[in-house]
Amino acid sequence: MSQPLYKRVLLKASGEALMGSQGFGIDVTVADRIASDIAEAREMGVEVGVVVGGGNIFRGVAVASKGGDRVTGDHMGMLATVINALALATSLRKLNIDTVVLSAIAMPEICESFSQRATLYHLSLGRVVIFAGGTGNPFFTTDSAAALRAAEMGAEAIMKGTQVDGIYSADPKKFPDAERYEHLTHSQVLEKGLAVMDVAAVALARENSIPIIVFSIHEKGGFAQILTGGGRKTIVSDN
Ligand SMILES: Nc1ncnc2c1ncn2[C@@H]1O[C@H](COP(=O)(O)OP(=O)(O)O)[C@@H](O)[C@H]1O
Ligand SMILES: O=c1ccn([C@@H]2O[C@H](COP(=O)(O)OP(=O)(O)O)[C@@H](O)[C@H]2O)c(=O)[nH]1
Repeated sequence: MSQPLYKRVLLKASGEALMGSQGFGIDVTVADRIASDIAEAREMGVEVGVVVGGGNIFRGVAVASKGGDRVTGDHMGMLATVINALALATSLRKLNIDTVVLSAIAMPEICESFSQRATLYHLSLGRVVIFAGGTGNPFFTTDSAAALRAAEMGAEAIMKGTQVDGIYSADPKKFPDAERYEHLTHSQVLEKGLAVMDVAAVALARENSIPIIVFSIHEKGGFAQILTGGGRKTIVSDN
């Protein structure tokens, strides 16, 4: 097995990816596959924190666009991420991967609450830590939560596992001729307005000098490949 380039990483797992071809909710086979990719990383000795999205169930902007209250919509979106976190934890435990869910919104009957101290403790015991509830605040996204938790856990990189295999000159779903970048700086992502991750997330990663690697979460074994320096991806870093 190739040697990993990182000791500790934060995986941002797209909520939308979890629905598979269903169009809504959680496809357990997809959750199981993402869990097996995380298990591979653990087998390589990489410490893994995971932020899960919620877009497969709910996005706050959907409420606001129909004249509803954005904050309530965002609360619903954050609860959606908790549902996804529990599903992914279940898939990981089926593989005997010790996993804990830490939520930004206290719900002690369901899972532990987030704290940096709890995070470092569970990581030191070799557990996968799944961060649920985003940042705990409306008007943010789980990409921002990923940048925040990566800084708090001392991650060497944010691995954004998403629908596309990197950052392109334009949204590749709308512009099939768009070209994929191999490498960009955080500032270039912001200056060029490349919308694969929101501005707050990229700015926070830049501030803390945390590289971001964008890759496709749909590829089985893709996460392990990225961790060992292979695979199709875009690397966003300071230099
Ligand atoms: N320049 C770009 N390069 C790559 N993807 C882009 C770009 N602009 C927009 N996108 C879109 O961003 C999406 C990923 O962002 P997002 O919807 O936040 O995903 P996630 O569910 O992983 O958080 C991709 O599916 C892609 O269609
Ligand atoms: O810190 C956060 C993270 C998420 N959300 C809400 O939760 C939804 C789901 O998260 P996201 O859209 O980031 O999920 P993904 O795109 O990864 O599926 C968002 O649309 C927001 O409504 C929020 O309010 N604050």
